[in-house]
Amino acid sequence: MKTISINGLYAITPDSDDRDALLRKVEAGLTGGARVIQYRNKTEGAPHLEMAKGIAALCRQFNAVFIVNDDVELALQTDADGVHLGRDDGDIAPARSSLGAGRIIGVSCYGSLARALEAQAAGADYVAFGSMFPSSTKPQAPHAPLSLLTEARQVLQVPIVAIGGITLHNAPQVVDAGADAVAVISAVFDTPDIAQAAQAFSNLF
Ligand SMILES: Cc1ncc(COP(=O)(O)OP(=O)(O)O)c(N)n1
Ligand SMILES: Cc1nc(C(=O)O)sc1CCOP(=O)(O)O
Ligand SMILES: [Mg+2]
Repeated sequence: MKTISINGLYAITPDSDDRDALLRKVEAGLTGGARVIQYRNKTEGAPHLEMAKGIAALCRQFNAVFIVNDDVELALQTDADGVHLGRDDGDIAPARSSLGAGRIIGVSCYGSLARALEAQAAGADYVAFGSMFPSSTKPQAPHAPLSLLTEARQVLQVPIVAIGGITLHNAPQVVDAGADAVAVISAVFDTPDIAQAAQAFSNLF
C-alpha cells in the first residue's frame, strides 16, 4: 500500500487541451522526482476525465500522490489520492463525506493562519499558503509572507505547502521558513527541461 505524504516537490499542471502533451510533461516532472502531482486545468472543453485518468496512472507508476484541484467528483472518478479546495470550491465536510477518511483534502489558506487552524480543525490533511512571491500564473493572488510559514510551523500539525511564484532561486527561503512542500507550476512546466527542473527542486528536500 502507498504511504500518502505531502512533502517535497508538489507539481501542479499548467492549463492545456492537449492530453498527450500534458502527460509527457507530467511524466518528466515525475522522472525528476515530483512527489505530488495536482491536476489543475482551467481550460474549458479540455478532456478533463481522460487527462486526469492518464495522470493518475502515471502517479501510480511513480508511487507519487495524485490530487485533483477543485473537483471532488473528478477525484472520485479517477480514484485520486485526494482533492484540493480553495475558498470557492465548497466546504471540507461534504468533501469528506464523499471522499471518506482515506483520501486527502488540502485547503488553500492564502495569507491566513486563522483559516489554516480552522481547516485543520475541520479535518484538512494539509494546508497551503500563498502567494509567497509574485506569480505570473496568478498575478492577482494575495500575498503571504515567509514569516507566516514559520509561525504556522509552530502551531499546525498538518503539512504546510507553499505556493505562488516559487522558483529555484527563492525556494530555499520557503523551505527554510518551514514549508514541507513547494507547489510549483511555471518554474517546473514552463522550462525547456522539466525533469531537470523537477530534480533541482526535489534536491532541496
Ligand atoms: C497546493 C495548492 N495551493 C493553492 C491552490 C489554489 O487554490 P484556489 O485558491 O482554489 O485557486 P485555483 O487553483 O482553483 O485557481 C492550489 N490549487 N493548490
Ligand atoms: C494556483 C495558484 N494559487 C496560488 C495561491 O496563492 O493560492 S498562486 C498560484 C499559481 C502558482 O503558479 P506559479 O508556480 O506559476 O506561480
Ligand atoms: Mg480552486
